[in-house]
Parts: sequence; structure tokens; C-alpha cells
Amino acid sequence: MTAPILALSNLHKSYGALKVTDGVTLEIAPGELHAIIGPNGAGKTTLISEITGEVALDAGTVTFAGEDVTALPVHARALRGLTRSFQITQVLPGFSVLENVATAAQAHDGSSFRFFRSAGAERRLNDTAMAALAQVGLAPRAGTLAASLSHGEKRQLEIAMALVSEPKLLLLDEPMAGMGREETERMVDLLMALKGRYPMVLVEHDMHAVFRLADRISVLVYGRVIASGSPEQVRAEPAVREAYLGEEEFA
Ligand SMILES: Nc1ncnc2c1ncn2[C@@H]1O[C@H](COP(=O)(O)OP(=O)(O)OP(=O)(O)O)[C@@H](O)[C@H]1O
Repeated sequence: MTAPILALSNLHKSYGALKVTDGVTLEIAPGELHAIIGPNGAGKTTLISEITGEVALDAGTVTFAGEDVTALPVHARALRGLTRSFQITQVLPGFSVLENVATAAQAHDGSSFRFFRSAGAERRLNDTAMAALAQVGLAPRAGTLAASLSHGEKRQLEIAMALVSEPKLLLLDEPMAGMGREETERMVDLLMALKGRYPMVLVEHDMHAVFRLADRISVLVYGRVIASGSPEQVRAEPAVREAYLGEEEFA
């Protein structure tokens, strides 16, 4: 078997008496789109934050691209290509779509504090930004102010900003949240197009989207993985049906 891009081993985290992560062990294969689903409060967002380093673990190890990153801070993990998108919105509303992505590319380049940049360097940043915008279908909106984008387009922009950081793994926390049917469809198409090129961990409540996109699904309930496998395996798992009792996707 190929080495996993991400391996979580026996993660534990409690807030007082509340165990939000209770012995989570999970491997993400290179190129895989792995969805994490579970009822509200199951600990999905906390798990993503443990992977990025925003939440410190009580116990367990996070291994990324073969390296134990458990003790590394957020920025050191980000520099290695562990990239989170969504819920941390860094879009600057008063800047154009292109400027937002170019700024993200520049920050990744580490040249944010350089006063004088050559025209060549500027062009390279813009080219990188335009390529990312093309990947997410926002190239025609490059000159538009970010503030005037629709909700769905802002989410697309955030993906473009994540892409210029040269991710080795994309962590997506509820990218479809607050979207209508049409916007959700567009996001599914976008993630489908990125699938295989970037391994992804996707936390999402929209089950139609999850079941269309995921190679594998893990189900988190009270901080524990109660099932993990292909969409078909997970759908057939009695414990999952029980956790989602009454919800149409598992009826
Ligand atoms: N910093 C914190 N201090 C105390 N409790 C916390 C903290 N962060 C999260 N929790 C609790 O941990 C549990 C898991 O929260 P988390 O946001 O990870 O769940 P989730 O599965 O992402 O939920 P949702 O699907 O509603 O977004 C919740 O009960 C939440 O109230």
C-alpha cells in the first residue's frame, strides 16, 4: 500500500468532561477525497483544527507526508502544504478578486514584507493568481471587487486562495454551507475537477454532495469514528443509520 499523505493516530482531546476527540485513528491516501460526516457537535471541526495545529491535542500523533508534525505550529504545517480553506475567511472585500488571490500567493512566497518588487515578480504573482482563478471558474470575475461576489463565488475565491499555497492536502470545512442548490452543484463540480489532483478532507453536512464526491467516508459520533469505508459500505452500516435516524439520506 502507498504511504498515506495524512495519518492520524489515536487522537484525544477533551474540554473538561467533554471528550470531543476520543481515540481517532484515520489514514488519508494520496489523491483521495475523504469525507468526514457526523451529527452536529460530533467533533468534525475540532478534528480539522487538530490536523492544522489550531487545537492542541491531549494525546496522539499527526503524521503528514511521512513527517510527525504533532509538535509543529499552524504556520509550519501550512508551509509544508497542509492547507485549510473555509470558516477562516481571509477575503479582503475592498480588493479585487485577482488582488485577493495574488496577495495569498505573495504571502505564500514569503515576500509580503518586501517594499520593492520587480515588475517581473509582480507578473508572476498575477499569472499564478489567474491560473488559480481559472481552475475555480472565476477568471471572468478577476477584476470584480470581492465584496460584490455572490456567497458561492466567495467560496470559490477561497478555494483559489488555498490553491496558490501549493497544497499537498486540502482541508475543506463545510464548503457548501449557506449555499442554494445551484451554488452547491457548482461547488460539487469544482471539487470534482480538483479531485485526484489534491488529496482532500471534506467536512460537509450536504449528504448528496458527500456521496457524490467522496472516495471514502468516516462517520464521527461523540468524537469517535463509528464507521469508515466506501460510500456504499458506510450507507449500509447499521450504526450509521442509527446515528442519522430519521434523516432521508439514510432512510
Ligand atoms: N474551545 C472549546 N471549548 C469547549 N467546548 C468546545 C470548544 N470547541 C468545541 N467545543 C465543543 O466540542 C463539541 C464538538 O464541536 P465541533 O465544532 O468540533 O463539532 P462539529 O461536529 O464540527 O459540529 P457542527 O456539525 O455543528 O459544525 C461541541 O459540543 C462543542 O460545543
